[in-house]
Amino acid sequence: MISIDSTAFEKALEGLAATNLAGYQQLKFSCLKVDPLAWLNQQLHTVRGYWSEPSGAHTAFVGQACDLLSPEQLQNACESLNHNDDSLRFYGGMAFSRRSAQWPGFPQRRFVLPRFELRQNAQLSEFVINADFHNNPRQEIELIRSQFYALQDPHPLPPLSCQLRQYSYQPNFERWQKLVDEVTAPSFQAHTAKVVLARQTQIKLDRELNPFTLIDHWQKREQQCYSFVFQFDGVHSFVGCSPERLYSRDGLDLRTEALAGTAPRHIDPAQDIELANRLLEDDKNQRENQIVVDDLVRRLQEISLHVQPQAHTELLRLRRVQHLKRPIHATISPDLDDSALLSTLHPTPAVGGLPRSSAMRFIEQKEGFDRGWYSGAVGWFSGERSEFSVAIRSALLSPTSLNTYAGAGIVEGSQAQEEWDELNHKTAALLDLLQLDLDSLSA
Ligand SMILES: C=C(O[C@H]1C=CC=C(C(=O)O)[C@@H]1O)C(=O)O
Ligand SMILES: [Mg+2]
Repeated sequence: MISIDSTAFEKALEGLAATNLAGYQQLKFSCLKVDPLAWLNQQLHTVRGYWSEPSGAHTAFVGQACDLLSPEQLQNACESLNHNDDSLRFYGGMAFSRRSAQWPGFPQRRFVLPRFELRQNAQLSEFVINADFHNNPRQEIELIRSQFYALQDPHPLPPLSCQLRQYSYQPNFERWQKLVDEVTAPSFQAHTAKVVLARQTQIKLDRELNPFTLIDHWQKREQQCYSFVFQFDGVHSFVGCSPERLYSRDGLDLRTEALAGTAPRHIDPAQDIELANRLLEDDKNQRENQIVVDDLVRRLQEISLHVQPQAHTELLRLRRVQHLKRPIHATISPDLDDSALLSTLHPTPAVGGLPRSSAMRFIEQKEGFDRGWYSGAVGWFSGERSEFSVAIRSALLSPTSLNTYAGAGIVEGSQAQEEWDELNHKTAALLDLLQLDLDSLSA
């Protein structure tokens, strides 16, 4: 099993059992590099996950030593972690809205301290075992032993091959037009400058789509993104390749960004640059982005010693779209933990709107589907460091159906047709992979 011999494992486990340690404990082994997704796909656990960062660092994890579901559990875990250590990591996420109905297998929030992790980056490859000794350390040791010997060897992933049976949009274009008109009406704009409206595309497939195969292909095309798969019930998977960082924290050092404002890509390089230049100068797109910058800066100022947005706007170029991006740096006050940061920063006006409460109310009342974890926050936290992405460019996968999501920031000057086209450009990266061209088919 991934090159950790049972003698080394038994010795480390006995060492742990002989101590009188309480709380969360961890064993780490260096191991040979393996394909994390090929390993993950073989494991028999109901909880399985994959998390990959633009830096190339990635983790495949299975099982759970501990589970956090309530705000109190999340807060207690944050408080109990050592601020000078990033080895104990909780992975998971939270839904877009507190009021969202629940997706199958995806509660309001869920973070796990995995039982086993395979952590790799350019330099290292580590196999990590986590233990929760809060209750019954002896029993925990025996559980780890049996679970370790039940781990499976990696095996190549199945190919990506499935056909479309049927698809539908919620809202459809007619309804979308009405919603955009409502948000852009002067009487609405007087109190709510931005609402990010989203669409769900429900796709029925002719055969099972393996989530690990899907992310394997997807991440190879979008290497500047966070890629993730979360599976908590063994059936449903939340899969995504998101370009947007919610925040990354190293001690008190926090990096976030405003990613909003979109243009399509063009295969002709000259036309592509033309689209980029127009995006950088476009008033509507600049406002979409500036609203996010201003809101993040204002929220951070309340909890930071220092906040600095980058002076100039960058361009982030993806496979099918390009975005305006403004990085923001802050030094946060020492008494803040990740549970507080998550509730302060999420949801940003890149996925919710401004003011947050009135935009959220509009979305919850009018959008017409449950966003679940789409546009929620996904990632990991430890005492010392954390990394979260905004869960856009994502899909909920059950074996033969795929619900995928895209949103667009509606501000004064937004046109329904242009924003609808923007949704199509955003979902195109995933549909390209599946070779699904919805426009050529009827719903
Ligand atoms: C809400 C989404 O994108 C956000 C992030 C980048 C650009 C956006 C825009 O231009 O509208 C959105 O704010 C999504 O892709 O579902
Ligand atoms: Mg937009």
